[in-house]
Amino acid sequence: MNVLSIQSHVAYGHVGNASAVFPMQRLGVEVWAVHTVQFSNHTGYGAWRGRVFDGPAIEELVEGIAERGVLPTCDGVLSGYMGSADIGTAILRAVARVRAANPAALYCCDPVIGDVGRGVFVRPGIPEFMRDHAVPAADLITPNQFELDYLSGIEIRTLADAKAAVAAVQASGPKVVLVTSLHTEETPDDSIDMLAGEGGRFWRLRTPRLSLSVNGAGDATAALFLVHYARSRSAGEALGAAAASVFGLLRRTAEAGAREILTVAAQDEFVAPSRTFPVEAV
Ligand SMILES: Nc1ncnc2c1ncn2[C@@H]1O[C@H](COP(=O)(O)OP(=O)(O)O)[C@@H](O)[C@H]1O
Ligand SMILES: Cc1ncc(COP(=O)(O)O)c(C=O)c1O
Ligand SMILES: [Mg+2]
Repeated sequence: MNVLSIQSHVAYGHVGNASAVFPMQRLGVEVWAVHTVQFSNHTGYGAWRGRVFDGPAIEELVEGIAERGVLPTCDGVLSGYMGSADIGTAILRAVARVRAANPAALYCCDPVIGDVGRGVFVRPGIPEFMRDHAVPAADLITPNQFELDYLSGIEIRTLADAKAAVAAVQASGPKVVLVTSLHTEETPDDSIDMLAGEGGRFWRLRTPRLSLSVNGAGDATAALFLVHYARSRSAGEALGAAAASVFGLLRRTAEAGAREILTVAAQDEFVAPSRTFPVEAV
């Protein structure tokens, strides 16, 4: 399996491609990594250095890959943190080129906009670009609860609200939705839910809430979900596999008290998660 992964990169730590690429490789996937930004570290530190690339820079790399004649062998495109709307347009052009070469390829868009604690952390114009262009073009999306609220225009309080919000975004295009870090009125305080929706069916998975707050977990989640979905063609199965790996990764990170997720030290969790959780039809 070959995945074109177009997202941010950091030199130090693990968000964006620095979180997503290695788990996919560990699962035997060839990853063609194109970086939308190259920063010293993730923006959660409040300070960072580095550059945001631009649309032409992304298109140039995709053109070079196309010149190798390999686009027909591309099974999926994964996008995340975009940097600018101009980069977003280049990503959607790449998706169109891949689909023209391989109509079966899947586009998984992680609509990185913000989260509940921090609010919006991307540049102006990106939230609208995600909602109006990227999400409608995707086959799979992996918003967190904050992002799903924004994309659907529904303020999610209950599981029923979450299902309605998933259905609302599905109506705009994506067949499969994975909601991460979901906390509804039905979620116990010591727990965290994920909800997957496909074809009018929904699956929920609940794990303990770990006492840590890290960046990059969502990027690894989207990558793992895409790979497992591409292999199983089942949102429920992909949910179970991705969530177990991410939980194992974060449990190890919490135990170590690390500021960055332990993508390398906890790599066995991507292949053989130490703990699995029931996937419940809801
Ligand atoms: N404190 C936590 N305890 C347990 N699992 C967590 C925790 N934080 C994140 N996760 C897991 O990682 C997944 C993705 O992280 P999330 O924070 O939702 O992504 P993002 O960084 O995109 O907002 C969540 O759905 C959850 O399964
Ligand atoms: C450069 C960059 N990419 C991606 C992300 C997304 O990380 P997360 O998986 O926590 O949403 C962040 C968040 O801080 C970031 O700074
Ligand atoms: Mg995210």
